[in-house]
Amino acid sequence: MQSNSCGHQWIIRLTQQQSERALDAALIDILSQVFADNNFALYMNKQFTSQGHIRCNYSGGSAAILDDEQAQQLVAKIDAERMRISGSQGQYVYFPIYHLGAVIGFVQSSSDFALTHDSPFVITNILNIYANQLYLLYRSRLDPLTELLNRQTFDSQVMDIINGDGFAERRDNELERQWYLAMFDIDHFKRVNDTYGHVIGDEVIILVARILKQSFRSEDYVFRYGGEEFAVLLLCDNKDQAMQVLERLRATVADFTFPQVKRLTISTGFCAFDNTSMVPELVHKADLALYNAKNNGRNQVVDFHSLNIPDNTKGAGDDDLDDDMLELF
Ligand SMILES: Nc1nc2c(ncn2[C@@H]2O[C@H](COP(=O)(O)OP(=O)(O)OP(=O)(O)O)[C@@H](O)[C@H]2O)c(=O)[nH]1
Repeated sequence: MQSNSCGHQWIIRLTQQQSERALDAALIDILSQVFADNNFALYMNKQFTSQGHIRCNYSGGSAAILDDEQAQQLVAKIDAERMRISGSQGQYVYFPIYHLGAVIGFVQSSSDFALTHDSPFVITNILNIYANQLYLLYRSRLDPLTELLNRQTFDSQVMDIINGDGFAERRDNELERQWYLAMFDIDHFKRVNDTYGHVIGDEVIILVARILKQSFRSEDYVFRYGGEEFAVLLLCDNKDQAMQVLERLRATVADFTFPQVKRLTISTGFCAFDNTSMVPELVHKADLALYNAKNNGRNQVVDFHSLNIPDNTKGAGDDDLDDDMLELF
């Protein structure tokens, strides 16, 4: 604490981080220096919304792990009492993390670290900067119109899942579950723009995005992939369950009354992740299934594996694919 008493070096380091993982690693390293041990835990709601859950993102040494409910209760207490530092509770001290005036997380530390006069001030600063940088990174991953994850985030998220990192939050029984990629496209969307104009077209995209967000769990990833095309990475027990979820979504959109436009439908194609496919192959498979749904009358869900195409399908643009499968829309 002496040579960096106001923590400016740490602040510079935090604001340089360009990925959530690197930012977390930097914070944990910095807090280890401040506390002079790693007996602390970090709890955060990384969704920055009231629907998001407070989760334990790091727990080192002998730090106790609170369950989600205990963590949530603690946040409510900190929020209600407007405490900057909540004081010791048993053998722990809690440092709240604020964003835009709301508590979105906290650091729990053992109370026996050497708390100097400046430490609370420095720790509060570090946590504020961390929350701001995390929020900037979070916003940079969102599509501005729909607030779904954007196209730029898609490849890295799929790679994380392929590399196994995306399984970090799995539940106990999740070993049997598998990831699926679904691609969605609003049917005859050009007609919406041509008939009602682009403002109404944008409103339709926002409403479809909202239905998508509400239709999947927080552990799934929902993207705006392009103009009126969306992608979802979802965890399911098997492909029948994936089909069921996607079919329910299709029906929800078909039953929804859109202002002015009234009725609209979506077409969906999906495929399962496997051990050999990389991002282009997965997208290509889900796209082929989507094209098939469009070719066969739209407003339907098609599983790539039901198409009888060899599973070693190469990326888009390959010469040896059946020309019928490559019709563009
Ligand atoms: N309003 C609005 N329109 C968009 C946006 N992005 C793409 N579009 C429009 O979406 C339309 C997509 O049309 P097409 O790809 O021809 O397909 P479609 O009319 O949906 O027909 P099918 O896909 O064959 O069912 C085009 O008119 C694009 O201009 C957007 O952000 N806002």
